[in-house]
Amino acid sequence: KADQKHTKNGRKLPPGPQPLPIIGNLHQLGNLPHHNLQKLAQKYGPIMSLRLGSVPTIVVSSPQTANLFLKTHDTNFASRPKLQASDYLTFGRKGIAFAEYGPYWRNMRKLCTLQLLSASKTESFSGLRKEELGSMVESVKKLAVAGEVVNVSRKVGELVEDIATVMILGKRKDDRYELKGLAEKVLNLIGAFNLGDYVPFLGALDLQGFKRHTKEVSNSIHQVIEKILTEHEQDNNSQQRDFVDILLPLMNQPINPQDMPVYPIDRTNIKAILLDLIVAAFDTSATAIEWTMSELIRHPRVMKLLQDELESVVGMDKMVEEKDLGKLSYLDMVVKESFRLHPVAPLLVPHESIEDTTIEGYYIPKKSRIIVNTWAIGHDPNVWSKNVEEFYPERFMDSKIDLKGHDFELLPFGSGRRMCPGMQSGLITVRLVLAQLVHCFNWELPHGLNPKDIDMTEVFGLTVPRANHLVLKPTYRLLC
Ligand code: HEM
Repeated sequence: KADQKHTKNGRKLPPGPQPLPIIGNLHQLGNLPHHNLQKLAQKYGPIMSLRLGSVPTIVVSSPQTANLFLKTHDTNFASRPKLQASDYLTFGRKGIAFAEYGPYWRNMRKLCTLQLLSASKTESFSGLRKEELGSMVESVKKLAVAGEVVNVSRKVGELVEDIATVMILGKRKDDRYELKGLAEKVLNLIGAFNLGDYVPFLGALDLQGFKRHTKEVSNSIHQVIEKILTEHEQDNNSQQRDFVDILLPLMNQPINPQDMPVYPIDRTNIKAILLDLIVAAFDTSATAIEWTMSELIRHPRVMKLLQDELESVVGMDKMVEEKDLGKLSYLDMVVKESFRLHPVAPLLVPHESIEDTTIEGYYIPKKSRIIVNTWAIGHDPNVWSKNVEEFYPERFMDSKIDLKGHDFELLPFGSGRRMCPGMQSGLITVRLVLAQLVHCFNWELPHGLNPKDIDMTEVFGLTVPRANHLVLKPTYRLLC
């Protein structure tokens, strides 16, 4: 009977809960949609159909089905839905992350992967990472000597912000623009299941004040970017070529002269790309680091093994360097395990289907929203065995599973055409910062708190950071 209800034009939709009039299944998402969608998928299966307002939505919740959507039929699911927030923020989706699939996105993405986020470009910022991380360690050392506590979430957030600001905009922290706060607001706006995207007539009324809020955030962030563009145009003597230096000369040029129609890049394109990169870079690595630190504190055994590895590979008389990272195999397992339990973007970025298609006998209509619940996959005992809830890095000991989007059990960066182009840059930052924090300091909870009592509450947005900052007490442990 349930199957009969789940039909469209006589074709069988994947199973799913019955939608209500107008809102569909929106009420079933709750505050933590990745958890609630997992519970629904346990009942209805790994390809589940929902209606969010008037939007047909497919939720994918197993490695096998993720493979079908992100690899076998990747081309058909490589578009993005048009969301009010991304539309405002990126001048009608002129960036990368929310551009619809087609020649414009392809060219922008190529530009990013070849010119901004290539391995050699990422490598060229190693001096910057070393310098910023060095001054962060110095400041934590001072707090350690004074016996004070450290707000690890804030410190790491500022560090990642500083690295990304110099890399993307060429700006030093003395003229920080509160971009992190703005980037967080953008992630919340885009990640929120905004009523206006699903029930258009309610969107027009703007009952939640969403449009007004988006416009305010959009204006603030674009003012900052505009100021930085103007400064770059007036002075291009900077030594390190940041992303603005690379993008500005492309202005008023066709992105790919072979294209018909030709897409010239104008100022709005450049601003939209910069906004996407700021938002993608500021929060993701910091969130991954704060979750991993939280798990390490909860699991002193793992912390000790990681410190032992650092001691034997790097030695107690010096800090970690980027060239050491390849030799730190336990660190690698710790990071994978943390991404499994705490994928930074648990539902990836929403995809949209381009054509009607049939998968596993189910009809997937054109313009369906496709949500891949990587959080549910990471917490599935059928994939990871009964100890799925345990933070146990050794599960990756003899496993070939990597983070590059080939293994559908673990997809923190997605997979296929829309996979994260900043993976390399993000992973270096996450591994290096974690290694340094753990190598340079012993960490304990303040006020005699028990590690098992750490609050692990999440807040949902496009990314899912800790609800409360992680505050710890450091002791310096190196000999130098
Ligand atoms: C630990 C750090 C990071 C994580 C976990 C992460 C994760 C992700 C995920 C899950 C997606 C969506 C994939 C999909 O929809 O299938 C994505 C997209 C994207 N990421 Fe990252 N990311 C990280 C760092 C970065 C950095 C540092 C940059 C750039 C500076 C970046 C730039 C982007 C862009 C531009 C997209 C959109 C790609 C497209 O739509 O074609 N990311 N990222």
